[in-house]
Amino acid sequence: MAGLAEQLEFEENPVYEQLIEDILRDGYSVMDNFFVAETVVGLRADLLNKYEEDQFKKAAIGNRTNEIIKSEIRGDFILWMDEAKINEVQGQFFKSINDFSVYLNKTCFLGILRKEFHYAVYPEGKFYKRHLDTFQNDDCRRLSVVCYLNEDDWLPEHGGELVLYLQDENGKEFAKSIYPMPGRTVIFESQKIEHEVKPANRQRLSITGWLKTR
Ligand SMILES: O=C(O)CCC(=O)C(=O)O
Ligand SMILES: [Fe+2]
Repeated sequence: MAGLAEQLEFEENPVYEQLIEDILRDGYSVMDNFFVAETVVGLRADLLNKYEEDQFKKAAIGNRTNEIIKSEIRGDFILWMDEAKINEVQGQFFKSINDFSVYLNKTCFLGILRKEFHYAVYPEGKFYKRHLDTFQNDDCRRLSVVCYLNEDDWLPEHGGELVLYLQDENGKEFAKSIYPMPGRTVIFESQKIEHEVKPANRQRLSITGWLKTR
């Protein structure tokens, strides 16, 4: 029978190790190579297809059974993904997410058992005011994951930055802006980091989700 140590065997992955180190130190990590470029391009095409087919709906606040639409808080449109009915490119996406979750469980004992993801489109000028992801009455959310699917000619001056509200060593708050460059992936602690999405001067595309316990 395999010993306990063997059950925890894994091959060290430098990208995941960097992510974990960042999250333990700062509560967040920004990666430009978490998903391969082909997956990002495929997801963008899939998102735009489904958006054109009118499959998105206005995002609400509150949990999934108690939804209220408040445009003064968030103005994006979303489409939840169903892992049971995914296509090829969504499959590539979930394979990376699942690999990473297994790695986290083996190396950090995070106990990630569930996940949920949606595509998001922020039309020009739309935003999401400062919030904590657990305010959606979901305290099982451990890590928030956002991957930007913007067009390749996206520039920082197009706006749409994600602003994380962090604390320095003296407990003083400071803001960290992260620009939604295509393929960039941001992972942060859902229960700790308040954040907001600033308006962009063109349509802003992403895939967002949560790795959850229990
Ligand atoms: O798109 C982003 O940068 C963050 C989105 C977000 O905060 C959310 O959907 O809860
Ligand atoms: Fe959020």
